[in-house]
Amino acid sequence: MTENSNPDILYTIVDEAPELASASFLPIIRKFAAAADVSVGTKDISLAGRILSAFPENLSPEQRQTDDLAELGELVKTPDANVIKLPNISASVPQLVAAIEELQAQGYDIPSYPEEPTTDAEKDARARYDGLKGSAVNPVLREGNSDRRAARAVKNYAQNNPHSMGAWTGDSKTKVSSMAEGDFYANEKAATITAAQAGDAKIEFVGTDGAVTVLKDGWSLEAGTVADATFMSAAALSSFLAEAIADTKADGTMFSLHLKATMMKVSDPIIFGHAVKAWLAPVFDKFGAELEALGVNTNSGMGDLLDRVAGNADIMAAIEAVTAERPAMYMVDSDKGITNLHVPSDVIIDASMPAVIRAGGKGWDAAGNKGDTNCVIPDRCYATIYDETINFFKANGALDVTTAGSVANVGLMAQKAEEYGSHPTTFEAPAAGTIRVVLANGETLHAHSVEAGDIWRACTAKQAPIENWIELALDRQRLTGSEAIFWLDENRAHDAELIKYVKPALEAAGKADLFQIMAPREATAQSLKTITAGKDSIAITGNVLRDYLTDLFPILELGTSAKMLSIVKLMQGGGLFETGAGGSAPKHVQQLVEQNHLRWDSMGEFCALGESLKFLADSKDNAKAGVLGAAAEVATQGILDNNKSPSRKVGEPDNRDSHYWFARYWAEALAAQGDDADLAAEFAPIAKALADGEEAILAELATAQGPAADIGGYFHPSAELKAKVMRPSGTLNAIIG
Ligand SMILES: NC(=O)C1=CN([C@@H]2O[C@H](COP(=O)(O)OP(=O)(O)OC[C@H]3O[C@@H](n4cnc5c(N)ncnc54)[C@H](OP(=O)(O)O)[C@@H]3O)[C@@H](O)[C@H]2O)C=CC1
Ligand SMILES: O=C(O)CCC(=O)C(=O)O
Ligand SMILES: [Mg+2]
Repeated sequence: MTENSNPDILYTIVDEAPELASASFLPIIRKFAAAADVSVGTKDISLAGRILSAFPENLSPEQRQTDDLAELGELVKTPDANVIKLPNISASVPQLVAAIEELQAQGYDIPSYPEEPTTDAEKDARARYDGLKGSAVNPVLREGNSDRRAARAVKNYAQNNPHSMGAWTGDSKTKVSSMAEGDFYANEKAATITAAQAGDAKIEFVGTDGAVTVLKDGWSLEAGTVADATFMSAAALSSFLAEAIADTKADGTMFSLHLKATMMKVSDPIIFGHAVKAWLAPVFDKFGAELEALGVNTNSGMGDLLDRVAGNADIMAAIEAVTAERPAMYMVDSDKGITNLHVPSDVIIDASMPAVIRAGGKGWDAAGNKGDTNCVIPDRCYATIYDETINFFKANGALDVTTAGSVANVGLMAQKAEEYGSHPTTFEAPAAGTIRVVLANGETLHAHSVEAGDIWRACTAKQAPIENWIELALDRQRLTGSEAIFWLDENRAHDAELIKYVKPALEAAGKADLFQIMAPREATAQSLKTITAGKDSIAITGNVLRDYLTDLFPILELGTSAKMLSIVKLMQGGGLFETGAGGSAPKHVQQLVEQNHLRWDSMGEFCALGESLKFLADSKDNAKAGVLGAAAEVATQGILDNNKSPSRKVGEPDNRDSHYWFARYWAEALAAQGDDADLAAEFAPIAKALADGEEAILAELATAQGPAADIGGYFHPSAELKAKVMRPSGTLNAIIG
């Protein structure tokens, strides 16, 4: 599957829609790159690939897979890295279980996911599977900070071809609800580690009897690292959720919960589980013991719960009775009865909140009715950005896409900065007591009194990444002249420590007057005002807001985050080019399987490819790669100018058509350029063949659409079937090879 040579560019093998797109696009990239002596290799970071590589001893030699993620993780720490990274699945437990079952059915003898491991073998399997859960890829590869923005051409296109936007009115009942106390925001403590404090710290739980349990040992804290700790009270969360359900009912709106159970993979599934329990509280009161005996784990969601209780008529009747009493529920898929609380990874806040906001504050209920919704975001650390956005649109009406400016992002994320709730430093308190961070020198850095079930989390941001992030912000501001805002809340412990780095660095650079520092709520209002006036702003944020804002603003401005330029300038000199800012859109696979239409937009891949080739030209002094990259940019422009992005409906041009057009524009640009005569000569006949073949190719692509398509698996499809489905044009294949 994978190659061990040292290719110029590495393209990642991922999952779902982007991987289907690669089956069509990668052969084109390789054909063109080869002509310029640029080699393109692959590394498999798909969920299935990562599962297989975790159990070599269970597999035959032909079935075994190398640990490509670990190899890439090393590569990104070298100046040689040039990686094009497509979005991959960050698996929730239900997704992981489904992937394991699919692989087992394909004949891979891997262990089932042990829900409650007891034997050593089960504990070992569980530990290996836990390492694959959630956002297990991005933090390993992101050895640099994030530069995400809309390329000028993409922004111009959106202004000239505005997507649909729902209307916002002042009487909308849509709102954001958050805890007033007891959340992560309320309890945060932060400090910057001094030289005397540096070294391996420990996280300990001290029971009310004084007994100490080490939760985490050898937690390396370097001098200069901003280290924070906080917790969410389980009792406060439960009463908040009960009130939010009652409040939604009183408002006559829909209940919707928005979390990031994939990235915040320890904390947020627990919060999700509390919501399932709150929603079904009377059922748990009455049937608690039975539900436990059935192995119900609310963190896996209502879908899993319903599967387990399906045979018990009493419990099912109790669930129905509660549902009748509850407010309307925001649905993921009302046709299929999939609720907001079914699977923790179905409603991911960075994509879900912008979708509600873009729709004018609307969601869909179980009956398929559109309506206002109570957006429940328990923790206040970042909920204010959505609250303020909603307030802004209620007061001013929806954003005018044709005139709006753009919010770019410079995000602190290198070396696992601010990986809240996802590290092996997040714990559910085992009992009442204290959780504390004890430094190498014996000093206690942070301590919190907790009750059983409280969710305690710690995280870090290291000095070199913070300084690099400020440099990147200075660069982007200098290159654009835009308004530039550090989204930092001086009243929040973590942000206050970052501000101690930011202020002196800006002053030392003599640029303090060009930057503002504002709390997220104020920064949201200011940025929306700026783009409403047609101007641009740079949001300089930590990791979580990087994630949230690079969906929020693109989805409002461009209709999707798929079209974002997403560059990670690796701190050791290499380049990581992410494709778009969004994910892998599971419903796109479903559409392909049912109707053989793939609406995945590869604009993110097109942009990343151009950047990767230009980077190769500079870093390896490869002039031909530069010519190839410049021509790829012309092709990207051609896709936009000529409206060749995929359509959403079966029977209309899809992802495969857009790849044909990209290849054609790319070949034409290469044939037309005057910088490299050999390349021009090589591509002239290819450009001609692609133009001459247009009618046949488009007809062959169109004929393929309509009937169901078999790709031989969801998480681990067959390479042959995938290629057959994604490359249905014999005429095009003959040219590409
Ligand atoms: N960098 C990464 O590796 C990331 C991975 N993910 C993973 O992706 C999965 C889905 O996450 P979710 O939060 O739903 O976010 P997505 O970004 O996948 O989906 C949100 C919506 O955005 C639209 N969309 C996103 N990308 C494209 C594209 N290239 N072409 C066309 N439409 C696009 C689709 O909306 P519509 O069809 O309505 O137009 C889609 O339903 C999860 O497994 C998650 O872990 C998520 C984010 C980043
Ligand atoms: O790593 C993940 O799970 C998702 C990352 C993401 O959403 C992003 O980087 O925008
Ligand atoms: Mg995101």
